[in-house]
Amino acid sequence: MTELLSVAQMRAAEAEAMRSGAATGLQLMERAGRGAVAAMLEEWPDLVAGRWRAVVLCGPGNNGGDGYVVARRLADRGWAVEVLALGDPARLGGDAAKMRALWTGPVAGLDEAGAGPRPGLLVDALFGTGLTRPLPWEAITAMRAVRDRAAGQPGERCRVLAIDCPSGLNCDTGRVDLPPSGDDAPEDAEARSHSAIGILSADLTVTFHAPKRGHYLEAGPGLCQRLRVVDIGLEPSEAPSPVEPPASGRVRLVGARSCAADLSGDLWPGQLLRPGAGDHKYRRGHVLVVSGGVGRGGAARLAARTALRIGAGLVTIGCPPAALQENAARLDAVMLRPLRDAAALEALLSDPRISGLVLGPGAGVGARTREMVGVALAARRGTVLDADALTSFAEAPEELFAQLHPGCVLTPHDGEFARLFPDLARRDRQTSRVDAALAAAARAGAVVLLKGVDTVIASPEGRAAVHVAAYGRSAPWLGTAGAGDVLSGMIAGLLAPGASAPQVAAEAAAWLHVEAARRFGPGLIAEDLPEILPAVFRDLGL
Ligand SMILES: NC(=O)C1=CN([C@@H]2O[C@H](COP(=O)(O)OP(=O)(O)OC[C@H]3O[C@@H](n4cnc5c(N)ncnc54)[C@H](OP(=O)(O)O)[C@@H]3O)[C@@H](O)[C@H]2O)[C@@H](O)CC1
Ligand SMILES: Nc1ncnc2c1ncn2[C@@H]1O[C@H](COP(=O)(O)OP(=O)(O)O)[C@@H](O)[C@H]1O
Ligand SMILES: [K+]
Repeated sequence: MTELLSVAQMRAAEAEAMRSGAATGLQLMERAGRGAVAAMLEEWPDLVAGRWRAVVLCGPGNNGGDGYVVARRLADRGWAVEVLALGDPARLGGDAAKMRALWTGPVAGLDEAGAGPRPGLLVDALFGTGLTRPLPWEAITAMRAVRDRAAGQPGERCRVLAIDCPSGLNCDTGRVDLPPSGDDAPEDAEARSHSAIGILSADLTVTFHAPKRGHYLEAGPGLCQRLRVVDIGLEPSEAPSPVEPPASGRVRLVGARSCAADLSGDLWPGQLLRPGAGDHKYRRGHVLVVSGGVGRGGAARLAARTALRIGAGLVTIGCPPAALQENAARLDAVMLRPLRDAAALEALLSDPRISGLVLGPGAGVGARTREMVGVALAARRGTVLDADALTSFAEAPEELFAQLHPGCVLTPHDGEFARLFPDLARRDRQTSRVDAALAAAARAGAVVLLKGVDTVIASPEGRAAVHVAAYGRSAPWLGTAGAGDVLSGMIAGLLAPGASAPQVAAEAAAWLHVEAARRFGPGLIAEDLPEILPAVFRDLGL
């Protein structure tokens, strides 16, 4: 599985290579620039032949240093290369200054970005991992000016190659730190920020050694568009096993394309799904889904059917007696029990074979749900709390946290997260979604799966994983009512046999959720997700 590095971890890997004598900083920079050109030509083979024009925008740090290497390498191929620098290139230091000295062509200022013929390639080497302050407007203005060259004239549009990251992207958080927009009204500021992000977006981003967290979080995938990782000879970190929770302080990317070889039926996630040859239904776990009242049972039914499809041996819905008839008319393999109140739930949970619980989907917000949650948590089974089970504690989240145990998974979307963790939802500039989810998990004492296109799964022990529905795994059809209920059923179904840690079950569920949506494709509604799971399993070789 791929690991997502923080900027500090990347710097440490680079420093270790230099300390051990494995490579000098200059060698790493040369490999970075050379690797970026090679990856770009592999991506766009039509640029291999011919003499193209490139504009290379170089910044004041080592990202700019990489840019001078790219400029030299392209000129060596016979390209016409214009280099424009932000700031005074004479003030460059260290390796970047050495690479600047090896560039024998002219270097102009960014103010000349609008002059000249349309290039085939714009290389963004303004800022990489070292951007600590808002991006200067002159960087945005220069990017736009190059893009606008010969605008309106027929011909190939200019492709944009970002070195390490599109400038402005924070490689830890995935957010873009734009300069303050003066006296703009908020809606103007929003429009400016929207258009600035359009200007900064790359067609291809080439990063070095390993992907960084910011390439996958928040605005990262939209800005990078395509991401290639180039080896620059740094020591690879040991790949964490996908069936064990990741080590503390490390963030793994769930089901990255790079782990496709692992995705056979015998490996992740197949081994979490395949029943043992002699398993009977009780060995595969029994999930109880607590349902809402009359006319509000759809969410629980979605979760229940999914728990059964993903492999739980038995699934029961517990609903208020008045809703029995409605549910009975809609259920066959899923069993049904009346559940008048929390006392009835307690009685039901005296059956030790009930090993997985889902509370929240369609449950209703209020005291009844709070009491049910209290009883469920006291029974200490694998428990998924979603939707109303979370919102019911918005007034007193500590009450919930005091009852949670390590077998729980909370699955908030951003709104529910903000209700339980209002301070963590208001993140400062340097705090990422991963940091926020980790802090939430530590506070709650349970695994937190923060839903989104970039879903973060974090454990109280400081373990984190990210699943991103982007870069060839986009699943926009998942934005449909009930998709979250299905996810909670998936997690409970994977938890119920008792073999998988909550973190591992939540990671696999996040992957299968998106895989199912992608397998079904356009027109998806939540009901389709459990029904397409058998096809997903067959694809996995199960
Ligand atoms: N790590 C590795 O293994 C390898 C790294 N490599 C490359 O190095 C890149 C990281 O280089 P980096 O650390 O020099 O940072 P970078 O992104 O060039 O920018 C920092 C410069 O910008 C300045 N600055 C900051 N904000 C500013 C602002 N708002 N407005 C104006 N200035 C601002 C800041 O100045 P300061 O904050 O010191 O005032 C500093 O001068 C990395 O992305 C990759 O491309 C590869 O060569 C291979 C191996
Ligand atoms: N555009 C999207 N791409 C990928 N996943 C998405 C997208 N939109 C929504 N999802 C996923 O769908 C689920 C929606 O959950 P939720 O908001 O709880 O919906 P509901 O309450 O209707 O069930 C989450 O798992 C979320 O990650
Ligand atoms: K860049």
